[in-house]
Amino acid sequence: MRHGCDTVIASRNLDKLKEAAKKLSAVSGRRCLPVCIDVRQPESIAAAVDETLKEFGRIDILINNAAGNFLCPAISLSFNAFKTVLEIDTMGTFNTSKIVFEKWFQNHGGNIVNISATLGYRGQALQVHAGSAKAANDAMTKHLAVEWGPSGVRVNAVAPGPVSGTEGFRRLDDTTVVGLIRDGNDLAYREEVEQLVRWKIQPSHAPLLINNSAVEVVSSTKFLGVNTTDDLTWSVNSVSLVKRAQQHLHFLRRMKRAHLAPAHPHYVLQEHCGPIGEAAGVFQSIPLQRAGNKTEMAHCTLFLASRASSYVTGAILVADGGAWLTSATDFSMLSVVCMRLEEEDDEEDDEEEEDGTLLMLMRELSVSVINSGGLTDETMEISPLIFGPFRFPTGSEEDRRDGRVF
Ligand SMILES: CC/C=C\C/C=C\C/C=C\C/C=C\C/C=C\C/C=C\C=C\C(=O)SCCNC(=O)CCNC(=O)[C@H](O)C(C)(C)COP(=O)(O)OP(=O)(O)OC[C@H]1O[C@@H](n2cnc3c(N)ncnc32)[C@H](O)[C@@H]1OP(=O)(O)O
Ligand SMILES: NC(=O)C1=CN([C@@H]2O[C@H](COP(=O)(O)OP(=O)(O)OC[C@H]3O[C@@H](n4cnc5c(N)ncnc54)[C@H](OP(=O)(O)O)[C@@H]3O)[C@@H](O)[C@H]2O)C=CC1
Repeated sequence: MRHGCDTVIASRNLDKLKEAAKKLSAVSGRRCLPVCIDVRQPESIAAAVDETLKEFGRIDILINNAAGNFLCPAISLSFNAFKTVLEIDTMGTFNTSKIVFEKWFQNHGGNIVNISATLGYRGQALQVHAGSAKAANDAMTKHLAVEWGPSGVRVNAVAPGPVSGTEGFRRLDDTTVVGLIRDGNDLAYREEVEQLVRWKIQPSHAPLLINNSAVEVVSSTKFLGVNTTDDLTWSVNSVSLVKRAQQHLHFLRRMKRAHLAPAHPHYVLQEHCGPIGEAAGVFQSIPLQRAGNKTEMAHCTLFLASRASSYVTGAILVADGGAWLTSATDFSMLSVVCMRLEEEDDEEDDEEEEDGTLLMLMRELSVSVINSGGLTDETMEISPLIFGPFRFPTGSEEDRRDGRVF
C-alpha cells in the first residue's frame, strides 16, 4: 500500500480484517476495504469481487495467500483433513483467480501472485496435505500464465521457506506424540513407532535410539481398553498438548495401578522447527543460517506484483534462504523432546494434582536435536530468477544483512 495501491483484504474473520484495515490505512494513507470470504465458497468470492469493483472501479493485482496447514503424519490424517487443505490452498487459489479473471482481468489485463511453499519439492514429512496442495498451485501458476498471457495477465508465485513471526512458523513448533517408551524394555505405540523407524533408519535398519533408549514395537494397539494408536496419533498445538499430556498421564496411572506400567516410562514428543527449533539451532542447515522475515516475503511479492517484473510470468520465486537445497525432509531435522514421567504418586487422581505434576514435568523438558542430514541428490526445475546489482538504501549493517530494509 505504501507503494500506491488501494487494497482489499479478505479472509473469514471480519473483525480481525476491520482492525487490520484501520491500521493499514493509517500507516499507508491509502484506502483499505475489509471483506469476508471463504475461498472454498465461490459465491462469497464473487460477492467480494463485485464489491471491490463497485468501490474502486478496477482490480490490478490479486495475491492468493489463503492457506491452511498443520503438522500431521499421513497415517493420522483423516480424508477430510487432506481434502480441507487442498480445498483452501488449491481450489481456493483457482476459485479466486477464475472469478477475478472472468469479472475483470480477461478484458483489462492484470497480475496474479500466488503464495506457495517449497514443501513438495523433495517431499517433507508430516506435510503430505500442504505439500501436495502447493505443488498443484505451482503447476496452476504455470498453466494460467500460459493460458492467460495473451489476455495481458501475468501469473507468478513466491515460495517462502520458514518465515518468523507468522502463524505458519508458530505451527512448526506443534508437537506430535510419537510413543511411550521405557528404558531397555520398551513399550511403544505400534503405528507411530513403525513410521518413525521407517523414516529414521531406512535403508540401514539400524536399531532406533531415542535419548539412548531402544524402542521396541509392541504388537497390540489396545491397552486397558484404550485404543492406543487412536489416542496418540494426533498432531496438536501447544495448548492442546497440555490437555493431551494430562490424558496420557491419567492413562499411565491406570496402567500403574494394574501393575502394567513400565518401570521408567517416558513420553516421547516430537518438537519441530518454529521458535523452539530455531533456538535449538535447527536452521543451521539453511545456507543463510536463519529463518526469513515478513519484510523479505513482502519484497518478493512486491517485485512480482509490480512493473519491475513486467517480462516475468509463470515463475516461482523461491525465498527460503536456500533451505530446500540443503535441509532435511524427514524427522532428522526435527528436535525430539523427551518428557520423563518418573515415580509420581500413582494414587493421586484429582485434576489439580495432575496439573501440578504436569507443570513440574513440563519444566523438566529437555530438548535434543537429532541431526543426520536429509535427502540429497534431488533435482527440480524452477524458473530461474536472476537479479542484477541490487542496492539497499541506508540502514544498519544488521538490517541490511537480514533484509529488513528495501
Ligand atoms: C504448519 C506447518 C508448516 C510447515 C511444516 C513443514 C515442515 C516441517 C519441517 C521442516 C521445516 C522446514 C521448512 C518449512 C518451510 C516452510 C513452512 C511451509 C508452509 C507453511 C504453510 C502454511 O500454510 S502456514 C498457514 C498456517 N495458517 C493456517 O493454517 C490458518 C488457517 N487454518 C485453519 O483454518 C485450520 O487449521 C484448518 C486448515 C484445519 C481449516 O479449518 P476448518 O475449515 O475450520 O476445518 P476443521 O473442521 O477444523 O478441520 C477439517 C479437518 O481437518 C482436521 N484437522 C484439523 N486440525 C488438524 C490437526 N492439527 N491435525 C490433524 N488433523 C487436523 C479436522 O479434524 C477435520 O477432519 P475430520 O476428519 O475430523 O472432519
Ligand atoms: N509462515 C511460513 O513460514 C510459511 C508460509 N507460507 C505460505 O504463506 C502464506 C501465509 O501464511 P502465514 O502468514 O504463515 O499464515 P496465516 O494463517 O497467518 O495466513 C493465512 C491466511 O489465510 C486465511 N484463510 C485461511 N483459510 C481461509 C479460507 N478458507 N478462506 C479465506 N481465507 C482463509 C487466514 O485468515 P482466516 O483464518 O481469518 O480466514 C489467514 O489470514 C500461506 O499461503 C502459507 O502457505 C509458505 C511457506 C512458509
